[in-house]
Amino acid sequence: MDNTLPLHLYHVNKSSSIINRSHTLLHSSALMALIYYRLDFFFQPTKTRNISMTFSWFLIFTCELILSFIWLLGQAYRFRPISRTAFPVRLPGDVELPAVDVLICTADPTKEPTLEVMNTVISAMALDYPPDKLHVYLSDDGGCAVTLEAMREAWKFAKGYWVPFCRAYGVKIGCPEAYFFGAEGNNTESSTWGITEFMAEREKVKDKYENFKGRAMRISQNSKVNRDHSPVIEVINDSCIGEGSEEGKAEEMPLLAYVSREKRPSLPHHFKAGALNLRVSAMISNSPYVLVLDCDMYCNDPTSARQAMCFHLDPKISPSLGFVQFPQKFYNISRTDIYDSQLRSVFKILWQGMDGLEGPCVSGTGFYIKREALYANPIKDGDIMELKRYFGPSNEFIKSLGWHYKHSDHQHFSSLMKETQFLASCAYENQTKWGKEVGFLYFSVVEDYFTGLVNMHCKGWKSVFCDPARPAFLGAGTTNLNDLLVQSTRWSSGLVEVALSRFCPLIYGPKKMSILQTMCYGELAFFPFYFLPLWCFATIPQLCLLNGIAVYPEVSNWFFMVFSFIFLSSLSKHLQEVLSTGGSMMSWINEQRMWMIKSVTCHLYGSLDAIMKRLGMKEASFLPTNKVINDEQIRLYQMGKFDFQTSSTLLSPLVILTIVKFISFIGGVTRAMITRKFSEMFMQVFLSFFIVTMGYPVIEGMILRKDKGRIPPSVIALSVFISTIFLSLGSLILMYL
Ligand SMILES: O=c1ccn([C@@H]2O[C@H](COP(=O)(O)OP(=O)(O)O[C@H]3O[C@H](CO)[C@@H](O)[C@H](O)[C@H]3O)[C@@H](O)[C@H]2O)c(=O)[nH]1
Ligand SMILES: [Mn+2]
Repeated sequence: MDNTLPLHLYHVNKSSSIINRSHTLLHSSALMALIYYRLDFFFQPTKTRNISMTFSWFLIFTCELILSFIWLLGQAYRFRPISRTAFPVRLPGDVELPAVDVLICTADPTKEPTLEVMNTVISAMALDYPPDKLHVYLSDDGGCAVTLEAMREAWKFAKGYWVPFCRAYGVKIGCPEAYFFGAEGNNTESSTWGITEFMAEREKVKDKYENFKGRAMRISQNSKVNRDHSPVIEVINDSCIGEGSEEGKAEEMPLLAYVSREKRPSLPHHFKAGALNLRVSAMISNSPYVLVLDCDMYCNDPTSARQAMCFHLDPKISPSLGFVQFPQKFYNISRTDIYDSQLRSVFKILWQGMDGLEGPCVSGTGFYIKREALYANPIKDGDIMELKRYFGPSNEFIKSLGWHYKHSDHQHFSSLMKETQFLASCAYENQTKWGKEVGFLYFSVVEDYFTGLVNMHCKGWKSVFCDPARPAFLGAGTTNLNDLLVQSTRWSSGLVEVALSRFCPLIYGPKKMSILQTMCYGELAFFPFYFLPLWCFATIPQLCLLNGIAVYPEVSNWFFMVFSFIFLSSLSKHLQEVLSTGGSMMSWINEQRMWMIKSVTCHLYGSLDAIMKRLGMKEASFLPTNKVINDEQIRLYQMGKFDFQTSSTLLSPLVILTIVKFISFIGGVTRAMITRKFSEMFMQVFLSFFIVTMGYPVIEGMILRKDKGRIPPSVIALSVFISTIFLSLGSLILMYL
């Protein structure tokens, strides 16, 4: 290797940052004008306005301020976006690479099909990394014997066929299911091999995969979650599956271990953050770097570990580098992507932007994190009692904190395995700092965001975002409305939990991070509060329209231009971002629509959930996202049709607001015609029209569709009832105020 060549480079996206900064400047000037216009109204003599008008203006102005505030926080992402390239070929030889532990989480075989989990496990074993330095752990929060059973089968298949095949032919997709049955499968291996030899081998491995698949499916038929059990930890190797059962090649393999921590229904287990137990892996392999993967995110590029090491091994950035984050990418996104399941903005705009500051947030899966960074600070020469206060009573674990710790002989190893039982017990963490300062933090259900904030960036660790052309990991995106809304509600709840706590980034962050980084974290914590302005803009101007109260300047007023500019400028900035990151006009509309839909549903319920938790009226919960495929739902999704089969709680806000807008649009236009106040009412009419158009799928689902995915008549009836009450009560109040 030539030592003079850098392991990685970055590039500041100059044109984007110029466009972004100019836009920020222009748009904020317009916002200032808007604020001036509103304030001016409140200082006018009271004769020109009545109470109901003042009240409506006040509500709308408050919401405009909230919206502008969140927008302003978001400008930090746009300040200095960068992109990076890594050069794994320039890494030192294999002997110098540090070891990596891969932690894969699964929680519920009824929602996370065992075969899919095994594919992820197998793909991690097929990573292109020295096998003696790679250790794969599956954390089974479901505590299912069948998962362990399936893992033994996976080990046999991986060791006997799959891993040797990948190594011999340079197969890139580590996931056998995707390789044999996915879209890309057939043409990724090196062509230096005789084609016939390769084809023969491929057929053989495919055959073996089908056998394995059959066995795994059979095994997992009667899987049942067990929430009351002692810890089960097993290192899987030939001795535990009986030798000579299968022919196949004997190759050196990465370590594979099954970990199911103790669970008791009466004791809190802190969901995924609790499942990502670093202690067991410290006893067995104790690698200095840890890759975290969700069970549905398989390795799509075997070189990801080497790419990550290009950053971790660069002496210039390594001392302060906490983790390398890869984007979440999905293999099941349709061409139209009606629900914006790919979270384009997060992984194409926001994380690039944070990368140019102190680095992106921890994003749940696909990151290579430094073990030491998760261990808080007292490590170096703390006294033993102090260390126990942090890390718990295990002497063996505390010994492992000294780096280069390795189990030596066989006997020692078996006593360590006993120690892992103790380390995986519920009681172990009592009176310690696990989850509070050490490891993945328990405070919020968005453990990733919170750990990134408190344990990484606020402690001075930096991160980098590595987004190579070939996706390093691919997962199953949520592609039906119900799962998507449930998932977003959980995220909103977790984020608001942080926003309302003493860890609120805007209070906790400024002394510990740069102001721009603080703004980014703040934007994420506060964006669920979009529900306030969006609910308000979807009801108040409409109610006022129906009652002939103008809340926006009339067409001839100079400030009409200001409002129009703000509206157009924010839409066109979003359009520019969508188009410049490979999206289309359609994606732009979809994203706008999903933003509105999520704001009035998930963000509302998530925020309420967080507030109730705060007041002690509710306990935290984490419903794992469903990963089981339903053919009917997939068909609707592929056709780009909304699937409204979800709870009426999530659905009715959409229907109510649509009806409210529809009635006020008709009523308001009629009224404006009669009273000839069209110019004053123009913006309100336009706003209703715009929102109704954006919400077209809802109207279609209410009136035109007959299939299973339509909006059920019961929800429509309920919504008609509620919107009528809202409009009549609202009108009464406005009339008599
Ligand atoms: O009690 C639990 C609950 C979940 N999980 C695992 O956590 C992972 C993520 O759960 P999932 O249901 O897939 O949630 P998503 O909403 O898809 O996850 C996103 O959001 C989470 C935070 O809300 C992050 O942890 C994830 O990495 C991120 O992909 C899965 O592998 C689960 O098996 C557990 O191990 N224990
Ligand atoms: Mn997931």
